Amino acid sequence: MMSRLLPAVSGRVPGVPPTPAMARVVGLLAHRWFSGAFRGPLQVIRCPAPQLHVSGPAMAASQEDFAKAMNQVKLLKEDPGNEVKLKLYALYKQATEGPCNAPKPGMLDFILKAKWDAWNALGNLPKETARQNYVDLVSSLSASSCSQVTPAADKKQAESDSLVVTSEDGITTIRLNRPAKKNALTTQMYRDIMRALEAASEDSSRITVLTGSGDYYCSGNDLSNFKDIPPDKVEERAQSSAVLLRDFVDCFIDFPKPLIAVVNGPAVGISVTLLGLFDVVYASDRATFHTPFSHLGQSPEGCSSYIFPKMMGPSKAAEMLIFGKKLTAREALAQGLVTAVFPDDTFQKEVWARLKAYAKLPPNAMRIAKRLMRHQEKEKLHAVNAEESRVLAERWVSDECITAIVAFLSKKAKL
Ligand SMILES: CCCCC/C=C/C(=O)SCCNC(=O)CCNC(=O)[C@H](O)C(C)(C)COP(=O)(O)OP(=O)(O)OC[C@H]1O[C@@H](n2cnc3c(N)ncnc32)[C@H](O)[C@@H]1OP(=O)(O)O
Repeated sequence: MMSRLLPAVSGRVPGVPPTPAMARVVGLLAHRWFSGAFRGPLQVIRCPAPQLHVSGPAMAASQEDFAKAMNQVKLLKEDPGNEVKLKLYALYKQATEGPCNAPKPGMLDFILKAKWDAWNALGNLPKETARQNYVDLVSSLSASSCSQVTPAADKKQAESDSLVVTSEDGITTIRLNRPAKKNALTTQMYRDIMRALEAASEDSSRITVLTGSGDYYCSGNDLSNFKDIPPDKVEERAQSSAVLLRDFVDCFIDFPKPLIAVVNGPAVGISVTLLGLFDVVYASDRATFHTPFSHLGQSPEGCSSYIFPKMMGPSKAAEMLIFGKKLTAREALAQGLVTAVFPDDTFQKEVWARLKAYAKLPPNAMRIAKRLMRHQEKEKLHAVNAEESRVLAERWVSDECITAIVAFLSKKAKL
């Protein structure tokens, strides 16, 4: 595709070498055009992606993604070059107006002709596919543009008491950091993780890791989140928590880069269910995987009610999600929930060596592979997440749940 566009940019007739004079004129005009001196429809050109030839509405980006991509183009740190700008222009026109029906400009009108050729070359490419390709191209440009940030500026992105976010060697690491509370997730931590994921999706890192500090990976939702709610606010709090949960899980569903869980120890509740939305899960042989939802009068979340039965079969999923069976790391590996298990004493060394090597791979190729693997299911996952969140809001105000939480908070019960 790139080479098919080259003649359009140079103003050449394919197969006929340009004369030096023609090349000079084209170069000058192209410079004016692309440097903004040209006032015309190109001013609205926004970056796109190489033609991926992934077609059909199933791959279509939303209007919102498209609008975001148009804004992203303005933030590019590097000029993407004329060839790419032509692609962006063509895809923008195709996405917004459909196939090129404009009259062909004259041979000497080099710039208009280059633009026309680029647009016309898209033929009958559906608007939705053009939109998706535009979004992909912008995303690939943003990634490579971002990766030129200086390492020093890139090293540390955020730090708070309960969440530590660092970025190094192409890896953004989001570390749960409440070891004294087994890394239980407070309401603030859900919000901070969402923010960290959003930042990681746009920073220069190539892969993103979630892990825990201390002996636990995470003990799930902090049950103190349910403390001190005035009786007349219980329903309202359940509804707002359901919205938080839905938004939180949506961030994982939509996360565009490879996402890796480094499960350093036991995992409970939502920290287990979310694993189905990670691309790779590495576990220490000390890790366990526990989803005691029925014990707590609650119900599964994190899209596990859909992903787990598909992943491990309905009856193994039922043992976990209905009966709260705790899996060892090896059992979780056998069920496909975990990618690989490492001895605890070499866990960190082996995992990080592997991740550092992965983080050297071309970022766009990794993102595209992830999108291709995940895209078909996205809509379904959002629907599952919305339904699970709605049902949980009902469970949180049920007698079964309130009794279980009171028992834990009054230290009468533990898992
Ligand atoms: C808005 C989004 C909602 C998302 C919905 C999510 C649902 C879930 O995640 S359900 C799962 C909820 N998690 C639990 O039920 C776990 C509760 N914790 C325990 O059962 C135990 O603490 C343990 C098995 C995880 C660890 O036991 P142990 O090794 O004996 O350690 P301690 O119990 O002494 O824990 C140390 C310290 O940490 C506190 N803590 C641990 N987990 C939680 C938690 N999930 N919520 C609140 N607090 C937790 C524990 O109470 C101890 O505190 P101190 O007594 O003050 O030292």
